[in-house]
Amino acid sequence: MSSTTTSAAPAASNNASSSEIIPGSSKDVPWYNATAPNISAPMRELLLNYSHIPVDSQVEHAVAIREKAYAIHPYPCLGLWAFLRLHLQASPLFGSIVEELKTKPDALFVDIGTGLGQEIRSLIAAGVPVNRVRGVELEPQFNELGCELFRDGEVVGPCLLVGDILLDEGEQSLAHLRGKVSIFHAASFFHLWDWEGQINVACRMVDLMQPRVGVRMLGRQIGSIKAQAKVHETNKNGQTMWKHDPDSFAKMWVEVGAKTKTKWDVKAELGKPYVKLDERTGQWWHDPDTRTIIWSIVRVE
Ligand SMILES: C[S@@+](CC[C@H](N)C(=O)[O-])C[C@H]1O[C@@H](n2cnc3c(N)ncnc32)[C@H](O)[C@@H]1O
Repeated sequence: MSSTTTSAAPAASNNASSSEIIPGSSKDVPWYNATAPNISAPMRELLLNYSHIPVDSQVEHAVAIREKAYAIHPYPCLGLWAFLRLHLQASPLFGSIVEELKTKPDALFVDIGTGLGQEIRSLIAAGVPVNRVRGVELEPQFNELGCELFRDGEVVGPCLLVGDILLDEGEQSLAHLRGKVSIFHAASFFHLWDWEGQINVACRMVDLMQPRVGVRMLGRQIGSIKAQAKVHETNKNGQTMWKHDPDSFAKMWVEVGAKTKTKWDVKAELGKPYVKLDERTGQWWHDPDTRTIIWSIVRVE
């Protein structure tokens, strides 16, 4: 992963909340795979050793949970079985994150837009105390389904918060976390918004962090070889997503830094081409420039 400088131009403003996208829950879409999942070895191990679900019933279990979750909101990460992958555990930063959460008394890891919460389970399975971890979800039923998936509601349930990163006040506001977060994780999250929306979300995340050098964030989302605004393929309302390249991602953090009086060292890199097979047509889905963008940032001022 390499440090980046900046240059791309931002898209036009569009501040609609992700909760407004994807009305309906059609399965007749490229991002719904009807074929049973091929569960990766790390997830199989987690489901076996942490959730005590025998290997030969894991697929059936995952299929049942995915169907319930997709009926609530048909996100591609559900349709494409992406929630069965453990990216955080595979990150080179995983060891230092586990260490910080185990040893620093004020450390707090927040997975924003946690979905079914697979990444926080990998931390807990690695020995991180549950009270050092929070999963935040806009959709309360995803928190419940995560507990059903991992069979750990009694232990992890209290760490799963219903909240909206966009809200300053009210029941779903995250104001109670202000100044407390030392590590933010955000997977398949920033791409829910356009450029302006992402700046807004990023500023709100900074506001929730401990006000000191050394706090960090990491994550991944849909990006592109060349940064661009794109209408959400999954959205019927014409909302756009901003697909970053590493330069535009770094530029965003310069802008967020100016607004929040902070400065961030940004590392970002593009992953492999993000091509997915549309099972209905046998065609590849997503334009050929699409990539995952994988990033981590540390506050330096
Ligand atoms: C595409 S999913 C990704 C889920 C998970 N991070 C993963 O990688 O599997 C995005 C998640 O963000 C949640 N979300 C959307 N808008 C949100 C908001 N304003 N505040 C908190 N969570 C939000 C959605 O409910 C959804 O579960």
